[in-house]
Amino acid sequence: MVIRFALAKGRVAKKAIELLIDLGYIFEDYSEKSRKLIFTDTTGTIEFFLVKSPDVPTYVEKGAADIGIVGKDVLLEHPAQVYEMLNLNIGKCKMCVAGFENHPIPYGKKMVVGTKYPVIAKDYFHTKNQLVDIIKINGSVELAPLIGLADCIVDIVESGSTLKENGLSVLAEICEISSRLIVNQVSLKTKREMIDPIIKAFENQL
Ligand SMILES: Nc1ncnc2c1ncn2[C@@H]1O[C@H](COP(=O)(O)OP(=O)(O)OP(=O)(O)O)[C@@H](O)[C@H]1O
Ligand SMILES: O=P(O)(O)OC[C@H]1O[C@H](OP(=O)(O)OP(=O)(O)O)[C@H](O)[C@@H]1O
Repeated sequence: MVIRFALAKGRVAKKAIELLIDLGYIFEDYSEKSRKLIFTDTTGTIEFFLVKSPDVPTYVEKGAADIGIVGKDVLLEHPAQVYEMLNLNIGKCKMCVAGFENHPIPYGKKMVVGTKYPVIAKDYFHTKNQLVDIIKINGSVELAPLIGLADCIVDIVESGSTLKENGLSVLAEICEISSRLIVNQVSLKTKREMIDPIIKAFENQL
């Protein structure tokens, strides 16, 4: 029986593969430059494939992967019927409202929000009873307030340097973000004897 991992491409996958290697798994055919899609460890018990982060919950929910490693931002933006088993404490950052410091949130008036995370933004401003028009943007979100497209943004902040270099500030923190280990709800029952030790091993690494 093989345990299949779906890993979010980019910084998360890099850290997740390091964690798997630290657990003693060897992936002879893996390299960052490889165009292969599926990598199997030398014992043939673990496979992983790299996917766009928003797709990780889908692969795990549908059972195409038993385990996924993905950012909490993705799980909040793309809710899925999966078990969130571990906070891996990697890929740490914050989901924030950001904009011009002298342009605070006009509570009571409608506000235009630019974001890569419309679900997270809608939920947050709903809890604040703040009327918003949300504009979905897929990258370089900080541009929105700079060119008058939006009053503020909801985006990830890690070091804060992107905001700082563009004259923007954090106006409110929404939540802490880090990578999570998620498991398919059927796999956790049918492949328990293989999945439990893997989760334990990850837990001991933290
Ligand atoms: N500064 C950051 N920007 C975006 N994501 C971050 C950052 N720091 C940590 N993360 C976490 O890393 C995860 C992956 O980020 P993202 O999807 O942007 O991929 P990436 O590593 O930036 O590579 P790429 O953007 O080329 O796909 C995010 O879901 C988030 O949980
Ligand atoms: O606080 P910092 O350390 O500056 O990091 C935050 C930046 O990192 C991400 O951008 P990234 O380039 O990863 O992806 P993007 O394509 O979504 O802009 C995020 O969208 C912010 O722009």
